[in-house]
Amino acid sequence: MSDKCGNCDCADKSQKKGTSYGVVIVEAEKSHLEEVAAGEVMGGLPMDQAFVQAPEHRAKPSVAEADGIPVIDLSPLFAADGVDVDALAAEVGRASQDWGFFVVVRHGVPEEVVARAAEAQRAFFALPPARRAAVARSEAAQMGYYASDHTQNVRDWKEAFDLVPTRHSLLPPPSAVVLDNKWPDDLPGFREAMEEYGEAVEELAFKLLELIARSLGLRPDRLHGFFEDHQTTFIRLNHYPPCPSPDLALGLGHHKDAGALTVLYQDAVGGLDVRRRCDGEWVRVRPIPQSFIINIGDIIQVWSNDRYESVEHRVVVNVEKERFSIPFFFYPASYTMVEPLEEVMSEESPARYNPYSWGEFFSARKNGNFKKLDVDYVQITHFRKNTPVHVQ
Ligand SMILES: O=C(O)CCC(=O)C(=O)O
Ligand SMILES: [Fe+2]
Repeated sequence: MSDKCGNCDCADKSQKKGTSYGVVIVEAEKSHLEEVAAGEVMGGLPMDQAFVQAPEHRAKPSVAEADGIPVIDLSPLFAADGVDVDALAAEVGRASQDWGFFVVVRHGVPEEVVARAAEAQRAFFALPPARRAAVARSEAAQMGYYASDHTQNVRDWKEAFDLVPTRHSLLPPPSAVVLDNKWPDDLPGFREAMEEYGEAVEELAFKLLELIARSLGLRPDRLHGFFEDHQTTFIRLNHYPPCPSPDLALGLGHHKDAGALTVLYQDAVGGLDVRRRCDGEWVRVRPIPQSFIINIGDIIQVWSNDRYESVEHRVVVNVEKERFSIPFFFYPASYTMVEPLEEVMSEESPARYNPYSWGEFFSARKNGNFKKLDVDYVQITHFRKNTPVHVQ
């Protein structure tokens, strides 16, 4: 039997063409999500079992809106001299410590740049399945379209398109992962909108990095060097179609982001839940027009030696509305060794992590995307001091 998926050229053997596990059936007029939503493929079950979350992970019908998530106005960064950037950095530091999440407004990314990217995103997901499948990602070339992601081994109710914003990267040997873009044919303005968006958001990401460095008492440009060459940053266009059973499935299962920072655009629908640090409750991030949601990723958790924590989050879907979001995953160069920064350690606070190679971590995660794993994939907890290291 071929070790390829039955629907595209990924290696997910669980995908059998034409069954309820089908993902993108090239000749079909509907995607699998559309078929499941239409109740066409489940043999009378309320939901394709691949999407069903364990009871403890399912969304409750109502969830508190997280009023407490800090909203930070970044306009002091663009003001004339004399403005107290340290006060702003302190605000970012408090938010990073207390929540691991915050919202930024007046952030300097032009409204029309975001609008053009959001419009191009909608146009892409409105293409017929065959045209989306024409730019499907594969194990060897991992940018492009897919509708078969699993988080914690349960299938997510979403489809997505990944692209690198400004450059093409090749992860170092032994990995053969190429981060090279696939652009859909005949979708005028798509590529331009994404490149323009990537450039503008990268500028914001560098400013945030600077504020985080300041908040840790470091030189403002202390972290820049990690992102100068061979950055592995990528952008993901997420589309969460309406779901017939939002009580059973999630748009995206609970997880933490592995990179340094995530800069997230979400539309007005809402559905992002964050695990509140003070009590472990899931709380919804209210959509605010012209804002970005920022979260601390695992790498900053390690660099800061646990002063800041990467926090769990998930996406809840709903029966009526589709939802769109665009995370920008700010990732360092593949050759970065991630370890607690010397300046944040002291005798009382020695290193809590062993160094790990970002390139290897990233490849292991990316390859894990193509398999339904029996074990948890690589995580920073594997590098905690006095715990065994599991990177392949
Ligand atoms: O869609 C969202 O709001 C969040 C997406 C997310 O957390 C991710 O892609 O890692
Ligand atoms: Fe995430």
